[in-house]
Amino acid sequence: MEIDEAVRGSSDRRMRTKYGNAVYVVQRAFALYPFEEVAFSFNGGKDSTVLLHLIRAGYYLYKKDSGDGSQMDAVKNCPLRTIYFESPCAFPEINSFTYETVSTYGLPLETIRSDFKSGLEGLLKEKPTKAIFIGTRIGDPNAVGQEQFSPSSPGWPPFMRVNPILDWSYRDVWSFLLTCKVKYCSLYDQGYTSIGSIHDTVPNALLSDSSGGKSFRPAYMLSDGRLERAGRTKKANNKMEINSVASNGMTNTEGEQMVSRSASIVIVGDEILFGTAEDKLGAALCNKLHAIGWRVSHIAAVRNEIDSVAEEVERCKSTDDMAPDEEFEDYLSQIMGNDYTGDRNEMALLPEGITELLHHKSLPLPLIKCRNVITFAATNVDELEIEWDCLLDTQDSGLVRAKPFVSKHLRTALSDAKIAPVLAKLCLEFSDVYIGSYRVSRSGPLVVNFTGKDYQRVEAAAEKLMSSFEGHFSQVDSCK
Ligand SMILES: Cc1cc2nc3c(=O)[nH]c(=O)nc-3n(C[C@H](O)[C@H](O)[C@H](O)COP(=O)(O)O)c2cc1C
Ligand SMILES: Nc1ncnc2c1ncn2[C@@H]1O[C@H](COP(=O)(O)OP(=O)(O)OP(=O)(O)O)[C@@H](O)[C@H]1O
Ligand SMILES: [Mg+2]
Repeated sequence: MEIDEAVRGSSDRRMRTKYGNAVYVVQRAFALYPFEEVAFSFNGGKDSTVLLHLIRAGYYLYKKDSGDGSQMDAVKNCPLRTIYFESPCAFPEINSFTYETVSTYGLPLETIRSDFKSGLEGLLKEKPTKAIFIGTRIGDPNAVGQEQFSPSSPGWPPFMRVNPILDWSYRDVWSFLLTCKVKYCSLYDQGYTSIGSIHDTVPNALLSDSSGGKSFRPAYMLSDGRLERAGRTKKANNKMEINSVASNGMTNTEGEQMVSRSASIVIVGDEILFGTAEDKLGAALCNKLHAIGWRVSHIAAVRNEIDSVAEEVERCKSTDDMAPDEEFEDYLSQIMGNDYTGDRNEMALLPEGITELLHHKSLPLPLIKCRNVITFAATNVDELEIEWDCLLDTQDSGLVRAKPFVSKHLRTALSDAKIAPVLAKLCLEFSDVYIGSYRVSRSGPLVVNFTGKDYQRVEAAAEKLMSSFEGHFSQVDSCK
């Protein structure tokens, strides 16, 4: 079978692994469901073209494993029910490629001319359909929460969505199509990298020829797969969102200077939770954020384990699936040399479509930014210092620098109860100043902390407390 031979003969180990996993899913689906109750959702796009050939290969391997070898010539093709939702808004090139391909590979085509949901309802009424192969990949807007076998959503007709290429990246798709030398829709050679309707899709500007003309390089030349959807005009493009946040953030107007943004810190380390090591990074990072005018609203220490980290990050408002990030994998492999296995390395699992790598000449590994989550690889305060300075030095960090906070600390031997009513009044009068108190030890002095962005207000609040208790307060330190 030519696809199987092409991949197995290739020196690209990553592709062989991806291929092996995907054809395994295809074989499982054929083992689980009667062939006539399985369908393939094909639309002529690159992902569904990959899927077509994986299904052909998986079907061949399934037959080979389960039947006698003498009939193998007969399974060169896979006569799987194929559904195409044809729309008047589809590109003519997509339409013609779809029709040509089903004819080349002898696929029985069922064309549906309604929306996905009602089309599938009609299909299931007409013919029992237990499973449908779909070319969804993580990073597609509709992939969130899906696995290789995912039942259709509530409210949709009941069938199993089979997603053999869920964990494939943009580069994996092109490596496969080019290695197998299969035909794909001509639009991809004209700079289209992901194809929707004629109304929302243009060639990807990142493939525009430097000559300034209207020609574009082929889709497989897009080096950063995270920008695959940059040609989808009306739909949100994550990268653009990040950029606009970053550039808005850099306009340091007076108003913005006074706004205090808030950050959460997630420290990852089993040793901290075992009590064998003390976390110093959290405090150091609080100081650094404070110095650029940010408040820290929450610090958490979590286990060095992907689900614990994901759960905590989710709590801090970031929701996305994890996928291998190839560029980051390349860095890891350079650093780790022969120790790097390359296959499903958890360190390189990053949310696809929203991950930006922040490069800096002083850093061996780039910092990772996923929307509003920045990951430091520091294991100690010295490393954190370097990474922090590089972050501030990076244009795309999106880290808005606001007016730094100033603090003043006063010490007293008076009791909490004695000063509490005055502090309560001060809090009302100086609502722009954070006023709190703490003790270093149970019997030691009480320290009152005043923190705010306006130095004069901080001073005024502290003065007022001192004058309320003449001679009972002394200053601990002051920073401007
Ligand atoms: C065969 C098939 C099954 C689908 N099943 C579901 C489903 O169970 N739940 C759902 O929310 N969307 C389902 N969809 C819709 C897709 O999630 C998505 O909206 C569609 O592929 C269009 O993607 P696009 O908006 O990126 O073009 C299905 C689509 C197809 C073609
Ligand atoms: N009109 C359609 N008819 C049949 N299946 C479809 C249709 N639109 C989407 N699908 C299914 O959903 C999958 C994901 O669609 P998506 O548009 O992300 O991928 P693609 O069209 O294969 O490639 P590209 O990302 O380059 O457009 C397809 O691979 C296909 O299985
Ligand atoms: Mg498409």
